[in-house]
Amino acid sequence: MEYEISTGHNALERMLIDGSAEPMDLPLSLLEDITNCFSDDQQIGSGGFAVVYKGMVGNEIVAVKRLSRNMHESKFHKEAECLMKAKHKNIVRFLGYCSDTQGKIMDYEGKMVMADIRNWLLCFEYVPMHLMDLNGGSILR
Ligand SMILES: Nc1ncnc2c1ncn2[C@@H]1O[C@H](COP(=O)(O)OP(=O)(O)OP(=O)(O)O)[C@@H](O)[C@H]1O
Repeated sequence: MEYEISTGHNALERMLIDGSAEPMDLPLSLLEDITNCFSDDQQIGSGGFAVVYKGMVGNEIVAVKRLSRNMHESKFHKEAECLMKAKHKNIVRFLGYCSDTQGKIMDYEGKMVMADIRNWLLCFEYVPMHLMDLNGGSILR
C-alpha cells in the first residue's frame, strides 16, 4: 500500500510537470492519501452528482471529484471516456480516474452480506476560484 501511494505520488507529480502526459488510472489509496481520506476540510465544492476535494501532491494542488454511488456505472464510464479525449486550452486538464470496488460485510435486512462498495473518482488540475466561470458552472483556465 505504501509503495502504491508513493509510486502514485511520483507519477502524478511528473504528470503535473509534463503538460502533454496522458491521463492515467489512479489507485484509490493514492486519492485517499492526498485528500486526507476525503475529509470535510478538504472539500471545495459539490455538483449534481459529485463532491469535489482538494488533493495535495507535493506542493501542487489537484481537484478530486468523488462521484455519487447512486449514479449509473455507464454514466461514469462515458464521462471518463469523454474526458480522456477532451484536450483544449479552455478545458480544465483531466489527470486521471479511479474505478474501484471494495467488498464489505454489511447488515442487509438482518443478514450479514458481502456488499460491493463502488468508488468512482476523477482527478483534475486545480482551478483557483477567481478563474471559475460561475455562470455556467463550467471551468475555464
Ligand atoms: N478542477 C477544479 N478546481 C477547483 N474547484 C473545482 C474543480 N472542479 C470542481 N470544482 C469545485 O467543485 C464544484 C462542483 O464541481 P462539479 O464539476 O461537480 O460541479 P458542476 O459543474 O455543478 O457539475 P454538475 O453539472 O455535474 O452538477 C464547482 O462548482 C467548484 O467549486
